[in-house]
Amino acid sequence: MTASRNLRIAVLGVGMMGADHVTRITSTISGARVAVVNDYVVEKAARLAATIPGCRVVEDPLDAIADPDVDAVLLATPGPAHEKQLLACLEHGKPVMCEKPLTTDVATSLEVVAREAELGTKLIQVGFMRRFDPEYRQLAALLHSGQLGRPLLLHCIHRNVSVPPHFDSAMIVKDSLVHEVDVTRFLLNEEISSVQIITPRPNPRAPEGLRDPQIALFTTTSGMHVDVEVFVTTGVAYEVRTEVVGESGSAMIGLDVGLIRTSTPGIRSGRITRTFTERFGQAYDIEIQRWVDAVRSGFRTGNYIDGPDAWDGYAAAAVCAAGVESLETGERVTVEMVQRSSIRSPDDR
Ligand SMILES: NC(=O)c1ccc[n+]([C@@H]2O[C@H](COP(=O)([O-])OP(=O)(O)OC[C@H]3O[C@@H](n4cnc5c(N)ncnc54)[C@H](O)[C@@H]3O)[C@@H](O)[C@H]2O)c1
Ligand SMILES: O[C@H]1[C@H](O)[C@@H](O)[C@H](O)[C@@H](O)[C@H]1O
Repeated sequence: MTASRNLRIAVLGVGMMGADHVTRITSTISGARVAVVNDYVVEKAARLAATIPGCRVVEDPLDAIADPDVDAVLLATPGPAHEKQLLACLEHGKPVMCEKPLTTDVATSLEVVAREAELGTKLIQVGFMRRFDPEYRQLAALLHSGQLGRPLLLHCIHRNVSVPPHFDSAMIVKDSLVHEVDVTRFLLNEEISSVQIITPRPNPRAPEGLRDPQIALFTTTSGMHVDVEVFVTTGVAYEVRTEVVGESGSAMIGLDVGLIRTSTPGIRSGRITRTFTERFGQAYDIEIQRWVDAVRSGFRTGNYIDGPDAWDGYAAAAVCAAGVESLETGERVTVEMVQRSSIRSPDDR
């Protein structure tokens, strides 16, 4: 493509997240347009395409990826569809923004990482949007400036109002806890070496059999401790809080919207977001704008991403796999990962 033309994006999967990204690209993002939409439910894609000038439906996702009039792909299909669609993007040399998770298991994530490395060009960015959230960036900047001293502890809270009916206990790890895995790696700049998940008495409002809430404990390679509460059926609000405790101070994000307890008089209360699209709307905007800018300049520079890469997706999958194992036994499980240096591009050989 030429530098002056808008990036032509194919959005695959136009459910909740994909439709939100289509609106974002069409109304907020500069330098790009949605040229193609695709969905397993064709009528859904057709209804959306009809609202966007110059947008077509392509019925087969692999045809949408291969389409010569598509410059880049945004994958917002469910996790199990990602592997095949990512490999197709690599085969056709198409830059791709893949909503988390990269894939739903470690082996396929590693295969994607290895295939991309064989190309010698990074084409895959993973949608860990919190890295673009202004509050998280502020926390990271403070921590990395050394003003908190060396970090010792990280405390995280991740609460959702509700989850779709198909959500099971392992999905709480792979779809929800995965964000805290990435935040931990992003803030602390090191890998997670072991995971333990314990499950207290379940919330009576949770669907039968759903082990919710869950408490995850991570240990990092340098011996730091991270604890996470994931609670996805609160029925109340979308609450994401992170606190870093360092040797010379601590800092917390996620509180500026106030605590909510509207039913009890006399308790401090305030506005709080109900959904992730509300809480992280700005993060998604920044994430997609920076990706579009990176891809457009990438056709000149060969660098098509500006954010978490396929390795970050693989590392998260490895931690989540250990988490799912721990969910079964309650024991601490060591995270099994290959060395990053073992992933070699043709230039390294
Ligand atoms: N970053 C975030 O905060 C965030 C938030 C929500 C969802 N997500 C991720 O976004 C992705 C989509 O989630 P969602 O909540 O929008 O799901 P969704 O179920 O609302 O939408 C998925 C859409 O993909 C379609 N689809 C299913 N299989 C397909 C296939 N093989 N090819 C093409 N289309 C297919 C479905 O018909 C549906 O319209 C998931 O990977 C999810 O983890 C990320
Ligand atoms: O897919 C969603 C999304 O990733 C949200 O950011 C997270 O809070 C939810 O728990 C998860 O189900």
